[in-house]
Amino acid sequence: MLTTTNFNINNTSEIGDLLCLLIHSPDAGLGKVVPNKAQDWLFEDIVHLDTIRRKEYDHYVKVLLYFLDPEKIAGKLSAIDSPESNRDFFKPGNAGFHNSTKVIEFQTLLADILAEQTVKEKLVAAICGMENLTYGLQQTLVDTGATELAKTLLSGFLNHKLIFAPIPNFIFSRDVGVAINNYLLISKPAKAARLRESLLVRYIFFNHPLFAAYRNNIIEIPESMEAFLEPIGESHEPTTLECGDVMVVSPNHILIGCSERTSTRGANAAIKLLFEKGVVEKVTIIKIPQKRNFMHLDTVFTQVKRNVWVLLKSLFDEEAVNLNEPISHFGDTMAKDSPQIIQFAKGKTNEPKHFANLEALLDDISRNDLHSAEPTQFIYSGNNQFPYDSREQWTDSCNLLALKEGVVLAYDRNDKTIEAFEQHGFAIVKVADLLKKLESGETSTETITDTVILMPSAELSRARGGFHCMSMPLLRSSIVHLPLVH
Ligand SMILES: NC(=O)NCCC[C@H](N)C(=O)O
Repeated sequence: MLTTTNFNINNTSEIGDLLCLLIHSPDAGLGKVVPNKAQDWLFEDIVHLDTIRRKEYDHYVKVLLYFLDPEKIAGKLSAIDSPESNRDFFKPGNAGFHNSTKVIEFQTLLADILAEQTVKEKLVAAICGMENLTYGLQQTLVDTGATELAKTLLSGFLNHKLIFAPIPNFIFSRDVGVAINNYLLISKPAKAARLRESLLVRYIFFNHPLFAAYRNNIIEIPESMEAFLEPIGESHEPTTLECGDVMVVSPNHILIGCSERTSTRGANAAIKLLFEKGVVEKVTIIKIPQKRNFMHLDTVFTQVKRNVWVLLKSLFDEEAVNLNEPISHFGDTMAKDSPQIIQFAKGKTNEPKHFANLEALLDDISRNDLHSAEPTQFIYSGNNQFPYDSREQWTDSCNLLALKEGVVLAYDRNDKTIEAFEQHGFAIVKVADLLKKLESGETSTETITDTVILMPSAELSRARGGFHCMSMPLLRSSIVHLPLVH
């Protein structure tokens, strides 16, 4: 059972020092995606599992551990990477697994809760109901050991036989839940392929001893009666919210994207719950087009420093929405595709504030929420050059994870965006080189500043998410101190 005496949840920004997060390493299910089901399972392509693990994701685990839990890794890299160790350090459930309490693996927590018989029976029943399995198979699953069962519930494989779909998108742990200050909000997925992930996380948060002190701070989005009484058809809008659409920009302010995945009903329910519980004082809704290439808000922009953001310019470009064209005035086109930004303050939801574009909102956050004294800087996807802007956004140029303010993980394939970072004074370093320098003592995580760490991405990027998507931060150091007003 993963335990630690100093486990805290307090996620108050996008850029404070990252101190604890939840991840899920690519499990066998990712390597079982078949072309026939790729689109239903939210993949445009099938990926090569061994490459994703060895050549890509392992670097992610190493760099995370170096920054968050150095004792696990510093001075041990050659042993960890030796052929004899057979990647044991990276395999959840294995004796040599790192078992970090700072870089926490979901699969470990799942196996832990399945060791408890009553939880195991309830969770297996819930999944069998969801997947429509036979009672006999339900019994077999209950009789399976916790470590093996955890693998089955993730990959769909039991004794080399596929019994239900894998959940290959669980590597994108961001989407399943988000810590907002010391609260945990759980997703209500729009896509069937992501439903089981949400169920597993619900069981983990409500049953794992690690989260015992936070049980009263777990927020779930209920379905609205209006939504389930509506006939399924074109105008039906279920209540959905995926957490890649939620960003905690300051302790009293979160952003919610209304997107392909988060419905206005989902956002509405979240706003009401967050204000009722006193979690935040301000929620800004950013409506983005309901399209695959902008599936979540964090595919369009992320934060790098309190005054630096990376974003796709064309999405909010007023010149791109040419009002001289008659079609731009057609009601439907306006409503469906034009982005909108509306800010609600607690107690004043009937007097929302509007922002003309994303830059105006982000500048307001930098200056007024985060008290930045420097001019706000915008780094654009593809250095704002067509067609690199949209090509690189598709491979997650805007989806960066800050390990600390100004130090971000990014895919190595987005050349023009990387060029833009260089022009803004950032150092660029390949992760393998950085790990070598950390291991030799030539550099340290404390002294590194304003740096983009380039991560190998040929396979990972084909799963359609970047490192922001691959992280669920639970604890960051505070970057602003606000008295909480209720
Ligand atoms: N926050 C994110 O944008 N997550 C990426 C999710 C990618 C995954 N294949 C999906 O379509 O849900």
